[in-house]
Amino acid sequence: MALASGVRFAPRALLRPWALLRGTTLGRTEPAAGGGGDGARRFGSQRVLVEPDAASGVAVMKLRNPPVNALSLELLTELVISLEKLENDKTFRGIILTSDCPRVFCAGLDLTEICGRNPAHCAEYWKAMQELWLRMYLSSLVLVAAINGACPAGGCIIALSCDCRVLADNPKYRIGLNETLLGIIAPFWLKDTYVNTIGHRASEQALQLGSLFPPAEALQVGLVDQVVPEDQVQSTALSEMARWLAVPDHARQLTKNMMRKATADRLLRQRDADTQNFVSFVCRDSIQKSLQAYLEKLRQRKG
Ligand SMILES: CCCCCCCCCCC/C=C/C(=O)SCCNC(=O)CCNC(=O)[C@H](O)C(C)(C)COP(=O)(O)OP(=O)(O)OC[C@H]1O[C@@H](n2cnc3c(N)ncnc32)[C@H](O)[C@@H]1OP(=O)(O)O
Repeated sequence: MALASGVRFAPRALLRPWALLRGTTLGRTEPAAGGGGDGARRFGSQRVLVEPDAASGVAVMKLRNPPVNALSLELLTELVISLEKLENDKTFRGIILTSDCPRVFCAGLDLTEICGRNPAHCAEYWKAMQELWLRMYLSSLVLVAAINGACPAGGCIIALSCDCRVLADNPKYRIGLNETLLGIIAPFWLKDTYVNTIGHRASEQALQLGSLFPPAEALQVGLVDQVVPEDQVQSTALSEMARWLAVPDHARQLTKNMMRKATADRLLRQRDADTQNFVSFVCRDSIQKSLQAYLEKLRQRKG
């Protein structure tokens, strides 16, 4: 991912993503409803819809993995590929990330990817999670999260990897890292991302308590930058984007890199160990039991 200056952000580490896209439609381009010219053409994949606007240099990227945009291996992979595609296209300077699923921005890790799965699968899954975080956190593009639904755990991490967050003002749309309530632990790089955003003391409290913040509290603690009525989330995200794009790219990109590189490097240095920790932790019988119980609770809650 070369910057105009020649500085490189995240190394191309993972990636065999194409191999994961069995049966998906990534790369398909189709006219947007009512659209005409190039700027109105959309592309994407089964789970990530991209609506590019060439004139403004901004693409809207919509997560659409119903019912709750759980981060399945396929969704992670498709997100990385869509992001890479936009980054490699010089037309684009910014992405607005939002959800196509009603009431949920992203439910976090797809627990079915780590419940009852073998260690090799869990490792592959976690590497894909690391890869998406690295790519987003160090993206040369401006990323604005238009959070139009609940945003727990991994969903919060996706939002925190963006440069700016706009949250819809609905008490049901809570955001935070609630891992401890599931009996699991946010790894150091998620913790670092939290600390970088809301500071040490607030993170210490929120991480241990597994706090999910309603909009007003999320704003107060600094987890989000704006809370607006639901029907103004997209327009506010666009206004925020304009503010960020008013800054010359090279200066903004180098500053972003300066602010975030040390955090990303920490994971890059320990990526294999982090994967091993994750796998040995989630594959423990006790953790499998509590994840299973949590999933069961979610399923029963429905009826
Ligand atoms: C020292 C070692 C260090 C190693 C550390 C290892 C630990 C790693 C930690 C990694 C960090 C990230 C963790 C996560 O992201 S864990 C996931 C946490 N997510 C949640 O807790 C959210 C759970 N979901 C909800 O609260 C609600 O679903 C939500 C508010 C998002 C939406 O509510 P709604 O009422 O609209 O929808 P339902 O609850 O009815 O759900 C619909 C169906 O979706 C299923 N579902 C929901 N969430 C998930 C999920 N995360 N994964 C898989 N499936 C999910 C739910 O069961 C329903 O399914 P059915 O239709 O089959 O009933």
